[in-house]
Amino acid sequence: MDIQKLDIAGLLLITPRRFGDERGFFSESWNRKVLAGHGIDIDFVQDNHSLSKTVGTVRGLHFQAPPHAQAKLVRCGRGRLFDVAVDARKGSPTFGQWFGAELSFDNGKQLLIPEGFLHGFMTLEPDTEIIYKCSDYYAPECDGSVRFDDPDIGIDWPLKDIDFTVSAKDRDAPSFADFDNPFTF
Ligand SMILES: Cc1cn([C@H]2C[C@H](O)[C@@H](COP(=O)(O)OP(=O)(O)O[C@H]3O[C@@H](C)C(=O)[C@@H](O)[C@H]3O)O2)c(=O)[nH]c1=O
Repeated sequence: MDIQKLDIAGLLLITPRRFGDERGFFSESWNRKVLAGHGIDIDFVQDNHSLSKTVGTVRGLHFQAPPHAQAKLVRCGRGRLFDVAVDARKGSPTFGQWFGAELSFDNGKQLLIPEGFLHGFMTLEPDTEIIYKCSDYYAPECDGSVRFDDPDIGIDWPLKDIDFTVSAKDRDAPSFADFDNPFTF
Protein backbone atom coordinates (compact mmCIF):
# COMPACT_ATOMS: atom_id res chain seq x y z
CA MET A 1 0.00 0.00 0.00
CA ASP A 2 1.58 3.26 -1.09
CA ILE A 3 0.68 6.16 1.22
CA GLN A 4 1.57 9.65 0.07
CA LYS A 5 1.31 12.69 2.36
CA LEU A 6 0.03 15.73 0.47
CA ASP A 7 0.87 19.41 0.90
CA ILE A 8 -2.32 20.03 2.88
CA ALA A 9 -1.77 18.53 6.35
CA GLY A 10 -3.88 15.44 6.97
CA LEU A 11 -4.69 14.62 3.34
CA LEU A 12 -3.33 11.32 2.05
CA LEU A 13 -3.32 9.76 -1.39
CA ILE A 14 -3.34 6.00 -0.96
CA THR A 15 -2.69 3.40 -3.63
CA PRO A 16 -3.45 -0.11 -2.38
CA ARG A 17 -1.41 -2.94 -3.85
CA ARG A 18 -3.17 -5.05 -6.46
CA PHE A 19 -2.27 -8.72 -6.73
CA GLY A 20 -3.04 -9.58 -10.32
CA ASP A 21 -3.47 -13.09 -11.70
CA GLU A 22 -5.34 -14.78 -14.51
CA ARG A 23 -8.66 -14.16 -12.72
CA GLY A 24 -8.17 -10.43 -12.34
CA PHE A 25 -6.81 -8.82 -9.17
CA PHE A 26 -7.13 -8.85 -5.39
CA SER A 27 -6.67 -5.74 -3.30
CA GLU A 28 -7.15 -4.69 0.32
CA SER A 29 -9.16 -1.50 -0.10
CA TRP A 30 -8.85 -0.62 3.61
CA ASN A 31 -6.77 -2.05 6.42
CA ARG A 32 -7.10 -0.31 9.77
CA LYS A 33 -3.84 -1.71 11.15
CA VAL A 34 -1.79 -0.54 8.17
CA LEU A 35 -3.14 3.00 8.42
CA ALA A 36 -2.70 2.97 12.22
CA GLY A 37 0.96 2.18 11.55
CA HIS A 38 1.10 5.55 9.80
CA GLY A 39 -0.51 7.30 12.78
CA ILE A 40 -4.02 7.35 11.33
CA ASP A 41 -6.56 5.38 13.32
CA ILE A 42 -10.04 6.22 12.13
CA ASP A 43 -13.12 4.43 13.37
CA PHE A 44 -15.13 4.26 10.15
CA VAL A 45 -18.80 3.49 10.81
CA GLN A 46 -20.63 3.98 7.51
CA ASP A 47 -19.88 3.10 3.88
CA ASN A 48 -21.50 5.13 1.09
CA HIS A 49 -21.92 4.21 -2.54
CA SER A 50 -23.40 6.38 -5.29
CA LEU A 51 -23.79 6.10 -9.04
CA SER A 52 -23.69 9.13 -11.30
CA LYS A 53 -25.07 8.45 -14.76
CA THR A 54 -23.74 11.32 -16.83
CA VAL A 55 -20.28 12.74 -17.45
CA GLY A 56 -19.93 16.05 -15.65
CA THR A 57 -22.10 15.15 -12.66
CA VAL A 58 -20.89 17.21 -9.72
CA ARG A 59 -21.68 16.33 -6.10
CA GLY A 60 -20.43 18.75 -3.47
CA LEU A 61 -18.86 20.57 -1.94
CA HIS A 62 -20.21 18.89 1.19
CA PHE A 63 -19.41 18.55 4.89
CA GLN A 64 -21.03 17.51 8.14
CA ALA A 65 -20.58 19.89 11.05
CA PRO A 66 -19.55 18.74 14.54
CA PRO A 67 -20.63 16.81 16.56
CA HIS A 68 -21.06 14.63 13.45
CA ALA A 69 -18.06 15.73 11.38
CA GLN A 70 -16.80 13.00 9.06
CA ALA A 71 -13.42 11.84 7.87
CA LYS A 72 -13.75 10.02 4.55
CA LEU A 73 -11.79 7.45 2.61
CA VAL A 74 -12.85 7.79 -1.01
CA ARG A 75 -12.36 5.54 -4.01
CA CYS A 76 -13.90 4.94 -7.40
CA GLY A 77 -15.77 1.65 -7.92
CA ARG A 78 -16.39 2.05 -11.65
CA GLY A 79 -15.42 4.68 -14.21
CA ARG A 80 -13.41 7.79 -13.44
CA LEU A 81 -13.87 10.90 -11.34
CA PHE A 82 -12.02 14.00 -10.18
CA ASP A 83 -12.16 14.08 -6.39
CA VAL A 84 -11.55 17.28 -4.43
CA ALA A 85 -10.95 18.19 -0.79
CA VAL A 86 -10.91 21.81 0.40
CA ASP A 87 -9.25 22.77 3.69
CA ALA A 88 -11.97 24.58 5.67
CA ARG A 89 -10.15 24.55 9.03
CA LYS A 90 -9.94 28.15 10.24
CA GLY A 91 -6.37 28.81 11.36
CA SER A 92 -4.89 26.15 9.11
CA PRO A 93 -1.85 27.37 7.13
CA THR A 94 -3.55 25.95 4.05
CA PHE A 95 -7.05 27.27 4.83
CA GLY A 96 -9.06 27.65 1.60
CA GLN A 97 -6.65 25.57 -0.47
CA TRP A 98 -7.88 22.58 -2.44
CA PHE A 99 -6.42 19.32 -3.64
CA GLY A 100 -7.82 17.26 -6.49
CA ALA A 101 -6.93 13.84 -7.84
CA GLU A 102 -8.30 11.56 -10.49
CA LEU A 103 -9.64 8.42 -8.87
CA SER A 104 -10.63 5.63 -11.22
CA PHE A 105 -11.43 1.95 -11.20
CA ASP A 106 -8.25 1.46 -13.20
CA ASN A 107 -5.83 3.40 -10.98
CA GLY A 108 -7.39 2.20 -7.68
CA LYS A 109 -6.29 5.38 -5.90
CA GLN A 110 -7.99 6.58 -2.73
CA LEU A 111 -8.15 9.95 -1.04
CA LEU A 112 -8.17 10.11 2.75
CA ILE A 113 -9.91 13.30 3.86
CA PRO A 114 -9.88 14.21 7.58
CA GLU A 115 -12.60 16.15 9.39
CA GLY A 116 -12.61 19.85 8.60
CA PHE A 117 -12.60 19.56 4.82
CA LEU A 118 -15.23 20.12 2.16
CA HIS A 119 -15.52 17.21 -0.25
CA GLY A 120 -16.84 17.00 -3.79
CA PHE A 121 -16.26 15.33 -7.11
CA MET A 122 -16.94 15.53 -10.83
CA THR A 123 -17.49 12.42 -12.93
CA LEU A 124 -15.36 12.00 -16.04
CA GLU A 125 -17.12 8.94 -17.48
CA PRO A 126 -20.75 7.83 -17.69
CA ASP A 127 -22.00 5.44 -15.00
CA THR A 128 -19.28 6.30 -12.53
CA GLU A 129 -19.52 4.88 -9.02
CA ILE A 130 -17.94 6.34 -5.90
CA ILE A 131 -17.52 4.38 -2.67
CA TYR A 132 -16.38 5.97 0.58
CA LYS A 133 -16.02 5.14 4.22
CA CYS A 134 -17.20 7.72 6.77
CA SER A 135 -16.17 8.15 10.40
CA ASP A 136 -19.63 9.28 11.57
CA TYR A 137 -23.20 8.47 10.66
CA TYR A 138 -25.28 10.59 8.33
CA ALA A 139 -26.78 13.47 10.32
CA PRO A 140 -28.95 15.59 8.01
CA GLU A 141 -29.21 18.37 10.62
CA CYS A 142 -25.40 18.80 10.38
CA ASP A 143 -25.24 18.55 6.59
CA GLY A 144 -23.77 21.57 4.77
CA SER A 145 -22.59 22.54 1.32
CA VAL A 146 -20.60 25.22 -0.50
CA ARG A 147 -20.73 26.10 -4.22
CA PHE A 148 -18.43 23.81 -6.21
CA ASP A 149 -17.43 26.65 -8.54
CA ASP A 150 -16.79 29.26 -5.86
CA PRO A 151 -14.22 31.67 -7.30
CA ASP A 152 -12.53 32.18 -3.90
CA ILE A 153 -11.67 28.48 -3.82
CA GLY A 154 -10.97 28.35 -7.55
CA ILE A 155 -11.01 24.60 -8.14
CA ASP A 156 -9.64 23.80 -11.58
CA TRP A 157 -12.32 21.24 -12.51
CA PRO A 158 -11.16 19.16 -15.50
CA LEU A 159 -14.37 19.58 -17.54
CA LYS A 160 -15.38 23.14 -18.29
CA ASP A 161 -17.70 23.81 -21.22
CA ILE A 162 -20.43 21.29 -20.51
CA ASP A 163 -23.81 21.29 -18.77
CA PHE A 164 -23.01 19.98 -15.31
CA THR A 165 -25.54 17.75 -13.59
CA VAL A 166 -25.94 19.22 -10.10
CA SER A 167 -28.59 18.72 -7.41
CA ALA A 168 -30.86 21.64 -6.47
CA LYS A 169 -29.21 21.69 -3.03
CA ASP A 170 -25.75 22.06 -4.56
CA ARG A 171 -26.86 24.64 -7.12
CA ASP A 172 -28.22 26.84 -4.31
CA ALA A 173 -25.28 26.31 -1.95
CA PRO A 174 -23.69 29.36 -0.27
CA SER A 175 -20.28 30.73 -1.17
CA PHE A 176 -17.12 29.85 0.75
CA ALA A 177 -17.09 33.36 2.24
CA ASP A 178 -20.71 33.11 3.42
CA PHE A 179 -21.16 29.57 4.66
CA ASP A 180 -21.49 28.88 8.37
CA ASN A 181 -18.04 27.36 8.90
CA PRO A 182 -17.83 25.23 12.07
CA PHE A 183 -14.24 24.04 11.62
CA THR A 184 -11.00 25.11 13.28
CA PHE A 185 -7.49 23.74 12.88
C1 LIG B 1 -25.10 11.51 2.37
C2 LIG B 1 -26.32 10.68 2.70
C3 LIG B 1 -27.51 10.88 2.03
N1 LIG B 1 -28.62 10.15 2.34
C4 LIG B 1 -29.86 10.40 1.60
C5 LIG B 1 -30.38 11.82 1.71
C6 LIG B 1 -30.99 12.09 0.35
O1 LIG B 1 -32.36 11.69 0.34
C7 LIG B 1 -30.24 11.18 -0.61
C8 LIG B 1 -29.23 11.91 -1.48
O2 LIG B 1 -28.40 12.71 -0.63
P1 LIG B 1 -27.41 13.81 -1.22
O3 LIG B 1 -28.09 14.54 -2.32
O4 LIG B 1 -26.88 14.60 -0.07
O5 LIG B 1 -26.25 12.88 -1.84
P2 LIG B 1 -24.82 13.34 -2.39
O6 LIG B 1 -24.97 14.64 -3.11
O7 LIG B 1 -24.23 12.22 -3.11
O8 LIG B 1 -24.04 13.64 -1.03
C9 LIG B 1 -22.75 13.17 -0.80
O9 LIG B 1 -21.84 13.96 -1.56
C10 LIG B 1 -20.46 13.67 -1.37
C11 LIG B 1 -19.66 14.68 -2.17
C12 LIG B 1 -20.06 13.56 0.04
O10 LIG B 1 -18.94 13.92 0.44
C13 LIG B 1 -21.00 12.86 0.95
O11 LIG B 1 -20.66 13.05 2.31
C14 LIG B 1 -22.44 13.27 0.70
O12 LIG B 1 -22.63 14.60 1.15
O13 LIG B 1 -29.58 10.20 0.20
C15 LIG B 1 -28.57 9.18 3.32
O14 LIG B 1 -29.58 8.50 3.60
N2 LIG B 1 -27.40 8.94 3.96
C16 LIG B 1 -26.26 9.65 3.69
O15 LIG B 1 -25.18 9.40 4.32
